[in-house]
Amino acid sequence: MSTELGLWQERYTPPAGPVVLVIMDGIGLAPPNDGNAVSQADIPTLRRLWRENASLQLAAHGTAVGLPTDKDMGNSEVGHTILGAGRVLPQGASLVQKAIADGTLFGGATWQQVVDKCTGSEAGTLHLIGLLSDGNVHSHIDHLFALLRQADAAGIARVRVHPLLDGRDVEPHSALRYLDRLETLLAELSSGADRDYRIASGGGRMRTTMDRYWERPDVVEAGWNAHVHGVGLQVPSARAAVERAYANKVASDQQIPPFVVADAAGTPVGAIEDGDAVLLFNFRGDRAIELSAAFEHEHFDFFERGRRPDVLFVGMLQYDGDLGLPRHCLLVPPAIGNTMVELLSDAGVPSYHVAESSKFGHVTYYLFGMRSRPFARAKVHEVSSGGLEPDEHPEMKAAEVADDVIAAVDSGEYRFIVVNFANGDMVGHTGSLPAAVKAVEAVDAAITRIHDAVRSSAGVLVVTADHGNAEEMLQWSAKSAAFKQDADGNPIAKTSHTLNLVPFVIVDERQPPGYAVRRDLARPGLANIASTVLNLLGYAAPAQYDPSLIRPAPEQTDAG
Ligand SMILES: O=C(O)[C@@H](CO)OP(=O)(O)O
Ligand SMILES: [Mn+2]
Ligand SMILES: [Mn+2]
Repeated sequence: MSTELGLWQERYTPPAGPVVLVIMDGIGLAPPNDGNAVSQADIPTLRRLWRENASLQLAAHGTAVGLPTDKDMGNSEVGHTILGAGRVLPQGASLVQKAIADGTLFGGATWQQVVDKCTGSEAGTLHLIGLLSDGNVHSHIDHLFALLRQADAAGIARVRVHPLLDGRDVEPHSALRYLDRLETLLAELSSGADRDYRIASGGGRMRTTMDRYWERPDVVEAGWNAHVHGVGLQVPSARAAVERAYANKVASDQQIPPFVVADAAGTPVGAIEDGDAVLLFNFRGDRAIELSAAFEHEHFDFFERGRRPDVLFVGMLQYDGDLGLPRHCLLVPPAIGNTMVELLSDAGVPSYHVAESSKFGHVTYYLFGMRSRPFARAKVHEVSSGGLEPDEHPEMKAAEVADDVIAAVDSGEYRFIVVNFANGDMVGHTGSLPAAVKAVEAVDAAITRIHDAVRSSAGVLVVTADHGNAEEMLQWSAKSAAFKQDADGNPIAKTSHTLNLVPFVIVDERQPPGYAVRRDLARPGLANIASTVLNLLGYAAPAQYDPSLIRPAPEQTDAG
């Protein structure tokens, strides 16, 4: 049930043109230094907009965006969801952590179904697939360990783990650290009578299983073949697969080729069979949806699945509330209603949403409150990323995306336009500092043109970011107060997001604009943006939203 949108204040006149919200993915704020691609970039427009307009620094990580602690870096899922919802909501990482602590994760009917499937006279194998790290962006190794211990306690005899190696939310070459911990636990649990817990297949997350928004279904296909059919590069152990990739100079664990653990006779140790249970232990949805669909959907056009095993498929969370995907999950996250776009749509206010493929769902699915179906008045448009490697093409599709935004502005059809530029983040994740500098410059060039169009249409431009990344491209050692170095004395790349604040600037040519930026909020963050956008459009924000970052201009306070 949606609430009506009331007027913000009588004397405020909304702009003639649209409010255009630009989200620079992964471009945070940090002091200038040798590892900061943003401070090194030639970005005249961003510097000028920042200097000449009302700006703020917003919290985009930790508890400010519903993550368990302030040690948790921000990410696109929580950033865009909170930005769209206008209030802080507990995110997947927090929901799972709490459900493990209070026992509810294993107290429901779905876990019982898993146990029933994998115990008794016709016991199937329990397969656990997911990202193996403590990044807490898509998954957490502690959650996997809790599942393994619970499986043992419930009497499940045979478990196969299919770890996806990270290197994107954690250090680029850290897979062995997590694999060794996993192997130790598996050995401990397997030492009990009648227990056989092993690693069966896996691979680097960008080459295996964790595609998103159907950009590279071949990545899911490679994972499917390894996990389900046991087809792929055969290795005696996961460690051997990693060592082999390192010998081949793989830049980061994300890119480790898919592998299948096989016995001496060449038989895969854990293909997925009819009667098994498969649990995807990632809590985040975007990169979990494709594998879920491959297991569940009767009709599936993205790749040839071959034999589709008849299994009980379970997600850690429900990944898409609209599609009800997957059908079974350990936790159903609370539905997120009254997002800013839903309220605008219900009030008949048209909005436009554009990004290139790699971030398309960020300005749609996440901004809508984890729903894949657009609201009636929300028009969505995806610019194809074209399968380019971000470090080789740091400009990505920024120019094309900008063209599209400008066309939407010029059309006069939309009151609210939101765009995500993927560059800072996607290139930031590759660990290439020179490419990240170019990526940030491409975003600046795009914003330069968008700014012109917004000005010509008498609209308002708002520029912000969902979390940091490109502003920290090298690993810093607090202990030695220097950048970390590898054995050859080279600085070690940082591929992950950061804990930094993000920029927020309102570019409004109207004099006076009819409001002032608030400086009195204790910890302004992404949750304050939706109220601000609604106010800029002339609408009051619902009471459940966090406060706006603007207030009526002083002479108008009596009307506010
Ligand atoms: O690529 C991803 O899946 C995450 C990092 O794990 O990045 P973002 O949150 O920016 O989408
Ligand atoms: Mn992001
Ligand atoms: Mn990212």
